[in-house]
Amino acid sequence: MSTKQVIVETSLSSYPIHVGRSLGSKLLGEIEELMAKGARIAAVTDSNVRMAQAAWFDSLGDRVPVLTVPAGETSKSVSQFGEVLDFLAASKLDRGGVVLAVGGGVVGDLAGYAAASYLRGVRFIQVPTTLLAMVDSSVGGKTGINISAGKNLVGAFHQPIAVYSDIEMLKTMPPREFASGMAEVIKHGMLQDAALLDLLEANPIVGPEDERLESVVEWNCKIKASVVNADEKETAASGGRALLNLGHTFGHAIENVAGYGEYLHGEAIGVGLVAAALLSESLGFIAADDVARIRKVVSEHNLPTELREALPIARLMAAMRLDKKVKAGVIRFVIMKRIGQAATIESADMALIEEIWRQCGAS
Ligand SMILES: NC(=O)c1ccc[n+]([C@@H]2O[C@H](COP(=O)([O-])OP(=O)(O)OC[C@H]3O[C@@H](n4cnc5c(N)ncnc54)[C@H](O)[C@@H]3O)[C@@H](O)[C@H]2O)c1
Ligand SMILES: O=C(O)C(=O)C[C@@H](O)[C@H](O)[C@H](O)COP(=O)(O)O
Ligand SMILES: [Zn+2]
Repeated sequence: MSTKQVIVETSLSSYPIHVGRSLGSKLLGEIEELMAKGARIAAVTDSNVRMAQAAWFDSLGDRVPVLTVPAGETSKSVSQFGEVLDFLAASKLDRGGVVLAVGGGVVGDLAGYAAASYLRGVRFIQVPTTLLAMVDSSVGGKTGINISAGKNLVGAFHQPIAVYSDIEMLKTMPPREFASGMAEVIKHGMLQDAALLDLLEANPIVGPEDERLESVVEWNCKIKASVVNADEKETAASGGRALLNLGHTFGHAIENVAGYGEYLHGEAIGVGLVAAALLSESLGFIAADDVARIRKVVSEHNLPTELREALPIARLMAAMRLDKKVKAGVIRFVIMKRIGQAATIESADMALIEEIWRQCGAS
């Protein structure tokens, strides 16, 4: 069985992303090698993944303690973060220890942030089990949790030592969660690769049985790795890693104002991508036809293109002001100069942003 490999190279580290099918024994091999060198290993997962991957967890035996957190966005919290840290201490991880994050973006962000913080940083391996985590969150080292003021407002950049993306795992994914992952794939096409968007437009990817998934995951990892390799910590004065935030200034505000978990991350980003397209059109970069095209691709991947129920514009605007891209009080937005080429803009007319919220169903 062939395994594809994408290498992420940052200033301080380089690590492989293994993409393939039935990678369980390859991962077990790496765990055994680490343990043979004296590393203690502790795994963090969530309740759904623990059940869906019961056989693989059983194969770990008693050698690897496992913490199972409740499934869902609300686990990216300060209190759950504390529980993971207590678990790592109880598992007697020392500075040579390794944390395994086995799950979707929630587990990856939470366990990754615990690995970044515990003993001021221990190694971790990402084992993404959702489409979203395979194409996006397991790559690039952003880790963190939410606070009531905003999404991902607390966290650290901490790169994993390896990523294992086993496409077989996607077979148990609920359709709504699968669609949520496709939002980040659409985003990658919009921001950097028009050919990817063409492919999605011609033939949408709507379920885990799609045979193109292995190559699409690899393709997306390459897109994300290329952006991260150039600007790991999002410090570029313009463009750079911030481009991966296309649709997110809007999307994160929706997640926060609606209440974490009400919209899946990808659902909020679906609306956010349409909003970013509308903003790009209003600023004269793309045409109305391009916006219609984005709307169609988002909708054909079973994602919302507008809010399910009106949310208050004032609260959405307030949430946006806490976005991490804000500089000197000014919200920076990511727009498309054309499909496949994104850019950051240094300021935007707030009346225009309010109007875009209105067009997305806010009031
Ligand atoms: N760090 C980053 O760069 C980055 C990038 C994108 C998104 N994110 C974050 O990722 C999170 C969303 O990640 P997500 O969409 O993976 O959500 P998630 O982790 O909540 O997983 C989605 C659901 O699917 C279940 N699940 C996971 N794997 C499964 C499987 N193989 N079979 C059946 N069910 C399974 C989970 O239990 C959960 O209920 C958000 O918090 C978002 O902010 C982070
Ligand atoms: O990796 C990145 O950089 C991204 O922006 C990817 C996003 O899809 C992801 O949702 C990320 O967590 C957002 O980061 P944030 O810094 O805006 O919280
Ligand atoms: Zn995202």
